[in-house]
Amino acid sequence: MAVWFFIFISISISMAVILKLIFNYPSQKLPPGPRPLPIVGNLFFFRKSFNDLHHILHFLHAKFGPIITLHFGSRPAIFIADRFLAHQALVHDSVVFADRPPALDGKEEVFITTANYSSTWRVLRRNLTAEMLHPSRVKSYSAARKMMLGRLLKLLKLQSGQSADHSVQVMDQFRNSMFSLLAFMCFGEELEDKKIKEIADVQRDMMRTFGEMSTVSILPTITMIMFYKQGKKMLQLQEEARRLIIPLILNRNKVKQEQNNKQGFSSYMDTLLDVKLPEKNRSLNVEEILGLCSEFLNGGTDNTSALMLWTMANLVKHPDIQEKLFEEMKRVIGNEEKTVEEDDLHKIPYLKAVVLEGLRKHPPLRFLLPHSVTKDVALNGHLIPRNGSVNFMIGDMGMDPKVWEEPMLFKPERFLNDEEDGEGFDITGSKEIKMMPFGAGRRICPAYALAILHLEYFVANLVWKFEWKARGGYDVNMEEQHEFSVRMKHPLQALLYPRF
Ligand code: HEM
Repeated sequence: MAVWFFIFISISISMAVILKLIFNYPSQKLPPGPRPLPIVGNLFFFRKSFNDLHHILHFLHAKFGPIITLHFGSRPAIFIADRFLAHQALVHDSVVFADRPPALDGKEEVFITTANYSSTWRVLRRNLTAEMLHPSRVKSYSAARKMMLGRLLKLLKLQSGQSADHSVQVMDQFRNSMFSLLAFMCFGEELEDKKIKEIADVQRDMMRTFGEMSTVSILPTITMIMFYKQGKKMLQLQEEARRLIIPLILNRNKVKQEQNNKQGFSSYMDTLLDVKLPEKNRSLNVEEILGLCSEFLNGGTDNTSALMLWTMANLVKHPDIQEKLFEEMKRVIGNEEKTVEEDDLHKIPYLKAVVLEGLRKHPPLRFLLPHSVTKDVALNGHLIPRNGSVNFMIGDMGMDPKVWEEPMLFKPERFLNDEEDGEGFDITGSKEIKMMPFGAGRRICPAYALAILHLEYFVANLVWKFEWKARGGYDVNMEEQHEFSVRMKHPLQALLYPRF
């Protein structure tokens, strides 16, 4: 009798759990979405490839509206495609939406990008913005920018001269220049080329491996299982990064102490050696400094160089736009054989328009990094739960035909009206979000002004020094490839003719 009673109770409880899973999950208050199956949730949508994520989301948004919920494992994932809802969440309710979901493996790591909304995040972010991104600090690196640009222009001239038809594949050169510049800001010294290349290779492989897993950083439970192989490779790459970068940190620390902290010039690594974590009441350890340096190098290299390539590809595809930009620069610079200086950039509104149009049409990230809320909150009448991730679709906002006329066309002129009203285009989206390549609100990319400076300075000089043409008979192929950032599937190969 006792055994039968026990079996009866067990079956009843199991049935109740299954019925609850089928009929009651998700809670009705969550944003709408496809009905999840018990245990696997909405995983079957991604049975072919996770790279299809944004195509599938388009389809689901068309069916369920601008804010939807998908279920993967225990955490609901909310996706927001509407700019007004994004503004409400990221700007009006910025404090509540400023959190990040917990790490996949539950470990609490010390990065700015993944830190939850805490005093640790505040201290790290303030260190980066005040010590490295303050306009006076950015200016102090102008000589380094000039040096890296000079090297890039020299290399391109050499390579275009060596090839019979002047054709050059520029992707690696753009990436290397950006990486060398960021490495100089990060380590405070010019490392030898071999070392830079070793570090750059490891960082790139880490980004690629992470990119393979990143689409599903929104789907935490399964990521660890499905991407076991990539996880293992990531550990090896982290070990390699340790071997290369930790000696640099130790050496820098030694020099700093020998000079009794009196050196005039400080690198990102130097500033990190001085950071104290308030919650833990201690300085950063070597592993944490390594992680933050990697974050700095990766954040600054891939996105900026991918966007530089997209912008140049558009200028090759549209020679009339390239010519207009060159003519505008001629008006400001004259006919001299000099480089465009940083102080000249603000005098060339069309240059800013070209860079903004590149950011609108080719934002390097399809989604913001996953956000989460500090407490259960309502958005547009829906529940956004504390335990979920909130994902904002960047690409869709820049392509909204209600905001952008003929959004598929590359038309920098659309940004010139903003110049006329004297205020310029608000890339931070604080008043209104029309596009948000850098995000908006508290978690906005802290380096957006630096990134725009790098883009304007390099694009201006690339066009000033060379005429860029498509290879005879070839159109520029604008197909996309989704790695960590959206890059050109067929990297630009252009004919470069020195102008002077
Ligand atoms: C064209 C270049 C760049 C683009 C398009 C870009 C874009 C973004 C985006 C979309 C985010 C996520 C915002 C969010 O989750 O709400 C972000 C965060 C971040 N970016 Fe950038 N970024 C660029 C360059 C850089 C550079 C040059 C650095 C550093 C030198 C950098 C450092 C960071 C950091 C540390 C965060 C995390 C902020 C936080 O969580 O508080 N980025 N960036």
